[in-house]
Formats: sequence, C-alpha cells, structure tokens
Amino acid sequence: MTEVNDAAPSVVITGGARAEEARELAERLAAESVASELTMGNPTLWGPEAEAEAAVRLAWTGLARTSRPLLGEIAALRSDLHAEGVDRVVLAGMGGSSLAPEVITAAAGVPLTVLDTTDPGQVADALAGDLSRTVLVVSSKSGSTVETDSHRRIFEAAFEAAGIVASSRIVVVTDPDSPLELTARTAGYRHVFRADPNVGGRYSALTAFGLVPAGLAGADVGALLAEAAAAAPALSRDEASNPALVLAGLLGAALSRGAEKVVFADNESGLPGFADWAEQLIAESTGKDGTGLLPVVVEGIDAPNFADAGDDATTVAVGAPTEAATVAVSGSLGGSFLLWEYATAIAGRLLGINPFDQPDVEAAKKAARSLLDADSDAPTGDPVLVDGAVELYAPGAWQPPAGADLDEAITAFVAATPDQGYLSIQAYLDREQDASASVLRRELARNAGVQTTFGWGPRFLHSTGQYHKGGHQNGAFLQITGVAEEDLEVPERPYTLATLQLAQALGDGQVLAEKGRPLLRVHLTDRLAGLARLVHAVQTVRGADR
Ligand SMILES: O=P(O)(O)OC[C@H]1O[C@H](O)[C@H](O)[C@@H](O)[C@@H]1O
Repeated sequence: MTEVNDAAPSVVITGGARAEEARELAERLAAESVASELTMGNPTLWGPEAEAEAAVRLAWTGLARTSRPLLGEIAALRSDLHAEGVDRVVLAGMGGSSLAPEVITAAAGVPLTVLDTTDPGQVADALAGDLSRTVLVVSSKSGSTVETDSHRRIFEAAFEAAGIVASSRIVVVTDPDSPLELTARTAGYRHVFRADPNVGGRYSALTAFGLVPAGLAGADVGALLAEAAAAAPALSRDEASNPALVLAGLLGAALSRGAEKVVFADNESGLPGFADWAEQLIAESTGKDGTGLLPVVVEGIDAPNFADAGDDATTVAVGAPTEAATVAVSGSLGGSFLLWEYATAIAGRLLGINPFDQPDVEAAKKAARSLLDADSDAPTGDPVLVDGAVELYAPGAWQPPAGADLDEAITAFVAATPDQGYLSIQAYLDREQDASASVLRRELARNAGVQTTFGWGPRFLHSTGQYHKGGHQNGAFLQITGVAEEDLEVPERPYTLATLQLAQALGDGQVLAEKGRPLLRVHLTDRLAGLARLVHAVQTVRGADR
C-alpha cells in the first residue's frame, strides 16, 4: 500500500500584482459561494445556456467517495488475471479515456501501454508485445470513438490469430448502454465496467476511466482516492484562500488582460506528464466561443516559452515554487486532479462559457469521416515543393512565396503567425519511434519567438483540437504526416490505419483552412531523413523575420 499524500493542494503566486488580482477574484467567488455550490452540484453556475448539460456533468466533485466501490472490483479482476499469467495491460482510449491513467501509472512507476494513435507502426509495436500475457482495456465514454473501435477490432483479431480466446482478454469501460457496452455483452467480453454517466470525459480521472486501467496495471488507486478525499474539503470552502478559487482567479484575471496562454513546466513534482492531462481539461473546457485558455506544455522551467514568456502568458510550475514561474501548483496526484477540475470549471464561469461541452471537436471528425467515405483515396492535392524526403502541401489560403525553398517556406510560414498568436505543431507520427519530432517544439519556440505547442495526432484532436478551432483565432498550424512503412487492416472496416490517420490530418486541416488559419503540411516520404531535414529547416528560422 502506497503512503497517502494528504497534503492540501497549494497554489503559490509570485509577484504582488498577480497575487492581488487573483485574490480579488477569489474573494468575489467566495462571496458568491461558488465552491460550495459547485460541490453540491448546482448546474446554474454557468448561466441558462449551460444548465442542461451541467445538470448531468457535476458528479466528479464527489468521486473520492462514490468511486470507492470500484476498488474491490478492480482488485478482484487483477488477481484473477494474474492467476492466469495475464499481467500486461494495453489501454485503448482517446482523450479523457486515457490521459489520466497514463499519468497515474507514470507517477506510480508501473507499465501501461497506451494506444491513442492511428499510427500503424505504433499499434503494430503494441501488438508485438507478449499477447499471451496481455489484457486489452477498451475505454470509451461514448462507445463510438473510431480510433478506439479500430484498436478493439485489431486486437480482437490478433488474439484469435494467436490462439487466445479474445473475449477472455478484453475488458471494457464505458457509459451504461453505449454501443460499446452492447458489443461487449454480445461478444461476452471479460468484464464491463459501467462508468458514471454524470461525469464528462475530461473530468473522469477518478471514475472507472482513470481507476480501472491504472489499477489493473498495479497503481494503488485506493491511495489516489484517499488523496482526493483529503483535498476535497479545502476545495469546497467559500474562502478566498481556497486554492481552486485563487487559481481560477489568477487565470481569469490573466485572460481579461489578454494573456490567454498558460505555459506548463514540471518542477520536481513527481507527477510526470501531469500537464498533458491538464492540457485537455483546460483546452477543451475553455477553448470555445472565440475565447479560452491555451495550454502550452514545455520541457522544463528553463525552456523557451517559459523562461522568456511574454505578457500573453501565465507560467505554471507543476511542483515546487520558483521565481521563474508566475505560479507554482503542487499537491498529491489525487488532490491535483481535483484542484485543476475545480479551478477549470470555475474559470469557465469567469469566462462566461460552458466548461462541459466541446462543440468544435465534431467538425474535424465529420471532415475525416467524409474523406473516408469517399470512393477514392483522400485527395491530397499536389505538393507546392519537394525537398528530398520532405513534401510541402499548403491546402489553405496561405501559400509560401513563389520560388521559395524549404527553409524560406518554413520561415515565411512562421512569419504568418499573428503577433502574440501561437504556433501549433501537429505530428501524425509514431510517438515512440518518431519521438525525436518533439524537439521541433523547442527549436521553433526558440527561433520563432512565439508560444509554440506540440501535439501527437490524432491524440491532440481530443484535447487542444477544440481550442484550435473554437478558441482565439490566432494560431498557425504545422501538420506533419509521414509514409507508414507497414500498414494494418481494420477488421470489417473499409479503411486501414494509415488511411484513417491521413484522413484525420486532412480533415482537421480542412476545418482549420476553412477558418482562414495559416496551414502547412509537411509530408515525410522517409520519416527519419525527412525529420532531420525539417529540424534543419526550423533551425534556420529567425524571430526577426516574423
Ligand atoms: O471516451 P470517448 O467517448 O471515446 O471520447 C474520447 C474523447 O473524444 C472526444 O474527442 C472528446 O472531445 C473528448 O473529450 C473525449 O475524451
């Protein structure tokens, strides 16, 4: 049993002026009893338009208590699986259905293979693990997410091909009566965990979505709930010192001054990857109606965009306080989940938006679907430029200057980013094998001098993707796609993973281009050589050119 960290979450603001404006808002929120009303599930806190949705989205405040019955069910299943020699857990789930268990298991130091990709190579690597020891957890609140459905089909076929009874190795987490529950019952899958339907995906860390995969993988999820229970009283108090009110106040005040970026760096928190979870919570909850908070996750407190952040950003150290950050936020993992959920929902009230919907995610899904439904391959158009293993496509209104070479085209693209806007790098690649692509964030941030985000596609579509389309329209989007060396059929579906992956990139690109955003797609005909060339091109960019 892990020791329970029952320290109250702490929010420490550096700088008197920022602390003062946060405190003023926290006092107002305390006087309005927002924390206690939220804890009691008052759906009117976000105005009449959000009320119907909020009425079925607020059960997360009580999960430290209501999720406890799950612990025995998870422990029993884990021990049965272990008795059969099944101790490798693969999780298929997108966004809210995988980000929390990824953080929980990383903090606990237990292995979990997460599939939140359509990259055929990455999925093939997960399939190449020892299937005789593998259980697949299929997590989807809606039960209809295409990536997760594809993973289930592929693994089911692979288990059978390996002579393993697939139904005995598939565990499902889903909302009651979802299409996935129906499939699971019909196929006789090993176990179905019915999640609490009154909690939205990105607030579901302490529901079955967070607890089942992490608990099966060996994390002490009982301790996690105890941590959340220890933090809960402080977060529900109507006092200006309530850390959730202070944090919401800080972010709300920043946004009203035009500082919409929230730059996250870990500072010895012991919670690796926590910001990737917070990124979805904040971006999807607030990034809509042309406003919102844009999370930017960086490599450390010394990284570009953090150390040199401008007045369009609030810098957040996850962990120990430091003069280098506007604010340091620390606490146990269970307490931190709850703190950020409270702070984000309350910031939503300050922003005047509904923090429980994600109206712009569907647009990209629809565009990808219609590309997949088309009889022929998704139309890519002609490249505007080819340089060795790199092809450049500019499918929107923005075009590189005539006759530009690759370095010049990238520089011109960066120059098209609005002042105090942001650059978004979207890598539809293999997050393990092509991990080096992530260095592009640091390089581009340093050389372009604007806030720069990095996301793996299609994972980010279920996270920052909402903000890109629904939030402030000041982004420029650099997509990276690549030829897949091997491809995987999706059983009983007319597409392969590689076709799905490309359709997702093209579909999202279409929506961004329709919104008039600068868009450039770099296609790597050889991933290794192409990435090396792209890194070189990015290194030639100079901020002065912006
Ligand atoms: O859990 P699922 O229903 O499969 O949904 C997975 C993800 O899908 C969408 O992209 C939503 O915007 C996310 O909030 C959600 O976490």
